[in-house]
Amino acid sequence: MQAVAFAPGHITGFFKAEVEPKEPEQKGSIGAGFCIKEGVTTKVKVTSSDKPGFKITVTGYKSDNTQVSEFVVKEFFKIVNQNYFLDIEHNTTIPVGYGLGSSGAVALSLAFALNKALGTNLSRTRIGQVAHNAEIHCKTGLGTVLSSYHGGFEIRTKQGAPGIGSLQKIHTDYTAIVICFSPISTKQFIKTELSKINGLGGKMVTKLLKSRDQMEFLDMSLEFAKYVHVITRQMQLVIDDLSQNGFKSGVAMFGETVFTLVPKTKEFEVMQILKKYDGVIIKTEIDKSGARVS
Ligand SMILES: Nc1ncnc2c1ncn2[C@@H]1O[C@H](COP(=O)(O)OP(=O)(O)O)[C@@H](O)[C@H]1O
Ligand SMILES: CC(C)(COP(=O)(O)O)[C@@H](O)C(=O)O
Repeated sequence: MQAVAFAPGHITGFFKAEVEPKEPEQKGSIGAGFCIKEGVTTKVKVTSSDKPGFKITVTGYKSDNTQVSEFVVKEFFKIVNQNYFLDIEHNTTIPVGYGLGSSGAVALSLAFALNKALGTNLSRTRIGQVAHNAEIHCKTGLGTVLSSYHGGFEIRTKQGAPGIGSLQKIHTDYTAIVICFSPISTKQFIKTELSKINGLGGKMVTKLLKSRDQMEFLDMSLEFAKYVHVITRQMQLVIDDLSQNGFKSGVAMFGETVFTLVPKTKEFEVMQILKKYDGVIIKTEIDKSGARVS
């Protein structure tokens, strides 16, 4: 038994954490962001075994730990009543820890692939909830799984796992161009900084619901990043350079990562600007489909 699933990466421009509820399914965030065509593809091979076991390999961008994957595996082992060995392979085309939602995409792609390969027959919603709970448990994300599950450019209006949280989609044909400098641990941020930054994100959601304007989203993301104090000297140089050339930018939560959204005709110009800097550049379309079995 074998299955392959993909989950898109996701960039949050601004958010408000909602972590008071007790149940992990009810926790999450409201905010706004978009899914990208780069993400995580997970392949699972299942064989019968004397005792439960698994092996995880990663190709593409590597991670220093696999705790999110391990949580998802354990949840599925609770559901099946036979012993299996799981050979899991994550192929990651987004760097880890830069605010591109690698943890959420790992959890979702693995949950979809395991459900198919093990024949557990969970509903799409339940698969999404297992992945969301993994993120909440590992403190690697709040609203990413809900967004990556649905795809598109979203305004998240109610926090929670798929089936509980809700979002509205904004239409876009723009390309996202992203430059990543260094990682920021989401876990560290969620543990230490959340209480200080919970004022602005909710107001921004209300404002963006009225305008539904991508350029206003970029302005808000930048304002949010200033408020959260995550803009480094390196990021400011890029933001200023883009601005002097007429391009707005946003900051991906949480990474030393600047992004912009442009029509196809402007892609070349933006790439020329960003090439001067020593970061990983990703040019990608918005993924409108969300997580899926391949
Ligand atoms: N390819 C991968 N394989 C296994 N686990 C991964 C992989 N990529 C990310 N993760 C998990 O996600 C965590 C990073 O999450 P986080 O700091 O939120 O970064 P990001 O902003 O990329 O989501 C890692 O510590 C690891 O637990
Ligand atoms: C911003 C974040 C809390 C983390 O996102 P990432 O670092 O990409 O895992 C996200 O999950 C959200 O709630 O909007």
